[in-house]
Amino acid sequence: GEISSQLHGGYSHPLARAWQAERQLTKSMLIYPLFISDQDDEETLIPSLPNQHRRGINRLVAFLEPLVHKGLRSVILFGVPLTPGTKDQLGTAADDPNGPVVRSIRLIRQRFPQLYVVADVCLCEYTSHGHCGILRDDGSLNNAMSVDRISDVAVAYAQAGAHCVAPSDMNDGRIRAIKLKLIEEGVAHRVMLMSYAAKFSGCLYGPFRDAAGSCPSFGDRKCYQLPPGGRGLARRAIVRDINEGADVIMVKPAGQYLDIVSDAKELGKDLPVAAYQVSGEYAMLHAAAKAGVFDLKSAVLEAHESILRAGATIIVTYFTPELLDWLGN
Ligand SMILES: NCC[C@H](CC(=O)O)[C@@H](CN)CCC(=O)O
Ligand SMILES: [Zn+2]
Repeated sequence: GEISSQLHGGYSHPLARAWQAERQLTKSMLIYPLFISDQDDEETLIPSLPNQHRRGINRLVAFLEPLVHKGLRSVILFGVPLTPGTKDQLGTAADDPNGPVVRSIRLIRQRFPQLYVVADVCLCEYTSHGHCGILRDDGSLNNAMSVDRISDVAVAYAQAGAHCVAPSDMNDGRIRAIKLKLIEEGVAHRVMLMSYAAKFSGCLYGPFRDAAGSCPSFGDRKCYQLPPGGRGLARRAIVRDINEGADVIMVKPAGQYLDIVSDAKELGKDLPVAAYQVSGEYAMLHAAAKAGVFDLKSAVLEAHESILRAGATIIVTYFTPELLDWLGN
């Protein structure tokens, strides 16, 4: 008679259980977010983001050295201009050659040649209104001006030496504009374009906004980040960004959006898919472990394995330092 009902033998041993997974979490899959302050000697703990700090450029090497030694492969940089009067309507400071991001790209490339440097590209940390673009008089995003400005910033980071630019703005058409400018500037051959293609509006970015000072001064991001219920919109944005020249498709947040991660893998089966475990997810795991809900390490590994199971091979995660200790390989 039928014996296929017996499955236990296929996963009774730890190695057999590992073999059941399509993808195994490795250090090379991890991208570690860094908050780079324009106060060169700053090192400030971010209260809402346990164990994470805002650091000035003079603190970077000492902080990164042990992590690189433990196998850190990639970082993603977020500039945090604290100097009063830096922010304006156009986010002029975003591509300031003396700004924190351009300077830290150069420093990291020079000091840690083995590190893969991703530069997040957005204006919200540099605009006085805190939105991810340039606004019309009515407070909505001026798409043409925003896309032109965002693509200029992306090129500036690429020219400073970033291996990858990752526009997190969610303006329509920025992927095509960035790719075209990278080509025009003659750097497209050495710069990966990682699109935050499916990035959802919601309540999970609070700790990041505390750290980066990037809260919108009015309104919210609901007219440019995707509505949480918009699975079809996300699929359309993913297909659009693939066609506009994205080299990687990112989904953000991760944990509550694993269906979108699997959609991204289905629609972009020939591209790597990235997922960003955002600040709110990170803080929740810490808070729950502190409240005694579960062991932190077990919960973190399970959350990351689930992101892999959904189809991601790149994970942006604030748990990178711990994972470098926990992962053998
Ligand atoms: N450019 C948007 C930044 C956005 C947060 C926001 O919407 O304000 C993310 C950074 N790419 C937040 C990331 C996080 O919460 O960890
Ligand atoms: Zn932004």
